[in-house]
Amino acid sequence: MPIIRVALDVPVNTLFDYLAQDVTAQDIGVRVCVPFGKKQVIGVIMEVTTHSLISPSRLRQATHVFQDIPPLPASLLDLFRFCSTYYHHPLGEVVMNGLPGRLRRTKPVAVASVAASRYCLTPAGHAINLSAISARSIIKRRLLAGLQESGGMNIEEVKRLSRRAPAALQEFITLRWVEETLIAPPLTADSLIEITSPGPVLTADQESAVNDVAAKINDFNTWLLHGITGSGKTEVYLRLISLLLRQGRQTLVLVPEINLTPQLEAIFRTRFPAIQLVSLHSGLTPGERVNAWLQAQRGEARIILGTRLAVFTPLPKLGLVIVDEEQDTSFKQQEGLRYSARDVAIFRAKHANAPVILGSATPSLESYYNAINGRYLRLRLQSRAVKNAALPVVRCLDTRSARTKEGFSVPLIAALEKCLALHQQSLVFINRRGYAPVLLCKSCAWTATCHRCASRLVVHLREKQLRCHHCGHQERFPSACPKCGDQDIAPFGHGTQRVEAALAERFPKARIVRIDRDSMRRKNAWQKILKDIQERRVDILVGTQILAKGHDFPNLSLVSILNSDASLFSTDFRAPERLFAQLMQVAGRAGRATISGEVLIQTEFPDHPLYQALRRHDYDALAQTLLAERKTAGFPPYVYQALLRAEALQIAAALAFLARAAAIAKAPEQVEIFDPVPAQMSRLKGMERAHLLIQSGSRKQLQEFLSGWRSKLDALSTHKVRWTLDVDPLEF
Ligand SMILES: Nc1ncnc2c1ncn2[C@@H]1O[C@H](COP(=O)(O)OP(=O)(O)OP(=O)(O)O)[C@@H](O)[C@H]1O
Ligand SMILES: [Zn+2]
Repeated sequence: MPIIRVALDVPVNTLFDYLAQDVTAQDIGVRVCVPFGKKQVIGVIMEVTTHSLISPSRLRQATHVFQDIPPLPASLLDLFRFCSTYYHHPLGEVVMNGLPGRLRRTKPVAVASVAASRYCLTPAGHAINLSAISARSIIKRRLLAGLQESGGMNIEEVKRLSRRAPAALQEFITLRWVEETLIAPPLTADSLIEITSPGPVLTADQESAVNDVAAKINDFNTWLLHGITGSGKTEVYLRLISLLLRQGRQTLVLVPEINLTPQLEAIFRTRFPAIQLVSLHSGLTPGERVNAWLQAQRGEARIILGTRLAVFTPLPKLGLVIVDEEQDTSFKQQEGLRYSARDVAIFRAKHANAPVILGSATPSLESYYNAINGRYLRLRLQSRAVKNAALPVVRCLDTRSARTKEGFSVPLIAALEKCLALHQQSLVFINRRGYAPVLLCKSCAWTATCHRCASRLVVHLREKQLRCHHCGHQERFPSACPKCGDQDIAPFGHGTQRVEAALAERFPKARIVRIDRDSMRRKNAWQKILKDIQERRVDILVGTQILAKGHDFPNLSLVSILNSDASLFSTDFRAPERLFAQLMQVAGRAGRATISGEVLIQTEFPDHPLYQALRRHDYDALAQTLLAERKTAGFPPYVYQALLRAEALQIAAALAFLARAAAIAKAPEQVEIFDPVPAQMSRLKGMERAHLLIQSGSRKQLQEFLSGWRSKLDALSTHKVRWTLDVDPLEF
């Protein structure tokens, strides 16, 4: 009987052997149910063979081989293998965590029920009052409420309400309360071309970028599309995608934030109305997700738009990969398999022999370095795309000399006032949510800290709470200082809520909207706000970096930046790069259309090179300076790094483990191992954290060393210590 080698979601880097009847090499990539200990678990067949190191008498039999969907394609299995090798992470975990939740259950997916239709209330349905339905018809009530709240459901979602909800749905359809709309039907390759609506005339920069890539559209190259904010990078993507559509191929588009997907999705859908586009992000229901994934696997979905996890979508006709805002740190997963979706995307493109485009106004220094040394091909867009739109004027407001009131200097208030008078929109950027970052006792200097993390609790005044932004811990706002009993405790510093309150007081008539993770929690909150901004029902936006990225607000003329100085002097060597990117991004929201823009930065360090470069919109100057510093200090991109992270209840245990790990390392000369140190965030969720930095000038040497070391680490006893390897770490 054939033997199958199965990837299982267990933290050991090995495949598991089972006997399976009638299985052939054709079944590689198929899901199987197998006994594991006393349980039945799901796995994926990675190999089919005839011999095993385990004696035949001890081999167990696979319980079930699924035939519900086609096998995972070999290219996806190769991608999983690459990630397992490069990130030194158990293959089974890589494979299983790369699959949608529905494919990880020990039962088949109901492909027949895969939602192709959406059910929405008709005007008649909307007019029905819940109370009009008998209180005993619980299911009908629930369904109606569900349809009202969601604005539309697919059959999966209906079923989740109740087993009998589909019957109620049928009844509603008969009553004409509900109508069914088909989600775009599949198309044949030839019918695609004519359906794209035309775009604007390209700018000269856009045209040459499109032509350069188009000339090599069927070859692997990594292109860095370095275009200033508002230069029309999206249009370049659209033109290239349309080329690929004509070849009947698929494009994978990765974006950093789930918030960005609806906007981009709308742009793509308008341009390619008849094309199957699926969008993959954490906001989908499990049914929607597996459905989108299967459409991609069948090659029906031609454009796959998604956040980092989408990099693991099966794409049989992959022809182009786009990573928008490639510098964004959200492409890096910070737990489990710590992969960088951008880097994995490059591997994918290479494997598919397809071009990959990394787009940004402020590329990561790694990508920039690769572009200047010729490993990547650089495309530049140097002017704004909309006719007569220019980059905003950037000025620093020196807060050493000017007094501020509730965080605002007099000139800034005046600028906001002027904007309001002109009926233009302004944006106040402060990258800290909550009311104030610190709660301070004025008599004994006590500050509120999280008992689980090495962090301060943030004041959320409206909710009368203190919250930890690292672990989510919440507690009541104390009435007196717990240390000295004094009642004179007060919020210190500013967050978005406080800025919003101050503005509301200063400009009582202005329509102010706060945009941060707290205000965005409700479903569809973002779409509603975007609409309000676009339709000019908002005067002042107050927000964190959620606002900074990629959005196009044509009526926005003033951007002001508060409290960015702290990041100038961070211990993290990547902090200046990130701050600069963030400020360039947020500054880039101003003056994108015909009205001109202005950016005001309140700072005590107006002469700092970072602000100087920002004033001149000079990314290259700053990048060169930072690269020179990195070279001297021996930091990436001049070296390659990995971290061995350890956490334990006692810091001593974590450090001791790391010391033992270092002792067995036997690193070659070209690989340097540093001493174990506590992490920058030394305590998180009740665990003490430390790490060991390993670095080398050669990626190959580092990788070879890590492979050997990883198996020795597996053999170390790790009493009460949890450890992981982080290759190309971004956080320390
Ligand atoms: N060739 C063109 N002619 C006229 N308008 C254009 C052209 N190309 C793009 N635009 C418009 O320019 C604006 C900015 O484009 P887009 O949002 O793609 O910029 P971007 O390069 O992605 O900027 P950012 O980095 O700030 O996100 C959009 O409103 C877009 O419709
Ligand atoms: Zn905490």
